[in-house]
Amino acid sequence: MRILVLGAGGTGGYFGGRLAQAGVDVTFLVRAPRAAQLARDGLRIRSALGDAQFPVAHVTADALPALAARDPFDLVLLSCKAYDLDSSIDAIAPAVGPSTAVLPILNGLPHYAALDARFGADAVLGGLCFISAMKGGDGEVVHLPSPPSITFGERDASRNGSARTRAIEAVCAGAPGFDAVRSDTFMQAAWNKFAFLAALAAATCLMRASIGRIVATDGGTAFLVSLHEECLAVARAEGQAIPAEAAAQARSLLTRAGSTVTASMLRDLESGQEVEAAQIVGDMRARAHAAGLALPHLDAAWVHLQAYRSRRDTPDTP
Ligand SMILES: NC(=O)C1=CN([C@@H]2O[C@H](COP(=O)(O)OP(=O)(O)OC[C@H]3O[C@@H](n4cnc5c(N)ncnc54)[C@H](OP(=O)(O)O)[C@@H]3O)[C@@H](O)[C@H]2O)C=CC1
Ligand SMILES: CC(C)(CO)C(=O)C(=O)O
Repeated sequence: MRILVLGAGGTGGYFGGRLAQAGVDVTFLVRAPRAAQLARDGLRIRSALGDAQFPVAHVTADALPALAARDPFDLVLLSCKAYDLDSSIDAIAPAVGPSTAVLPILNGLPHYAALDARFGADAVLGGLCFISAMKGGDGEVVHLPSPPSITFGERDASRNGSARTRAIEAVCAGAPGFDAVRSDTFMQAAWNKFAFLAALAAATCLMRASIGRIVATDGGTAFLVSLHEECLAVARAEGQAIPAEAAAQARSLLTRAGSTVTASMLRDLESGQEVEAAQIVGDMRARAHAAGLALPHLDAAWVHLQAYRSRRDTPDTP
């Protein structure tokens, strides 16, 4: 299987790197500064599951059409941030031929509409990942303690067990450092993660603190439980009720004393970067309002994230 990975950041660098390490035919589609880093240092991964540094194939958007025409790609793994989706779709387009599958691993749900519109729904698989990872300033991909996994599947259940999802399962099975789960109920898996993540991102960004620190406050656990309940109510209203077992597991992670877990959105916010607020917390809140649900905790988090973005875009003058 020939794979193009858009982005060699936290997720793309980690999962694409682990596949390349296993000898899978992986090419990274990157922008010029990242291309220079990869040419100079190779891909560097720092992880408790095994450090690695090795040369990787990479290409920039200008050279992609010729490369894809010469040697087409079977799979495009899309690992950009949601706010880079439009430029990323333009960048991968020359590599998406009639039998190429696109596997996004972004957080949130709105990217599916944009991908379907550009490539056709049949080309686009469902994908999500669990990991805590980031690209350091020197280009190193740093995996923070957390079990990495990718879940993928057909979004149209009538295509379950397709040759392409079985082929992805087979290539991932040989790669070190992550689990790969082929799901026959992908949209349920996507909602399970969305409901958990929206609560996690809303809480940890609003409080600028890990789960453990929030739990340790007077009222912290009740706040987290209410926020999670709000997200579960939206899932029910959307006809995607979170099964009891998944809800209980999420609740346990969201209320665990001493937990150092935060959302990747908090890391982005604290480093002054753009955040995927609209696509996660904003989208959850918009769905709630469309369903006539009142979600005061999510509303507060959304206002907070908009205020962050406003100050970031237009800093206060002294
Ligand atoms: N990091 C984490 O722990 C987790 C992240 N996620 C989700 O995964 C998704 C990706 O996040 P993450 O990997 O952290 O993001 P990063 O910012 O670390 O990596 C994204 C990469 O995409 C590249 N990129 C963006 N636009 C283009 C383009 N047009 N052409 C080429 N490259 C491009 C960026 O390149 P450049 O370096 O040039 O800017 C960047 O390196 C997000 O939706 C996030 O929410 C999900 C679970 C955990
Ligand atoms: C759920 C979690 C925390 C880990 O994958 C995540 O998706 C994120 O931090 O963005």
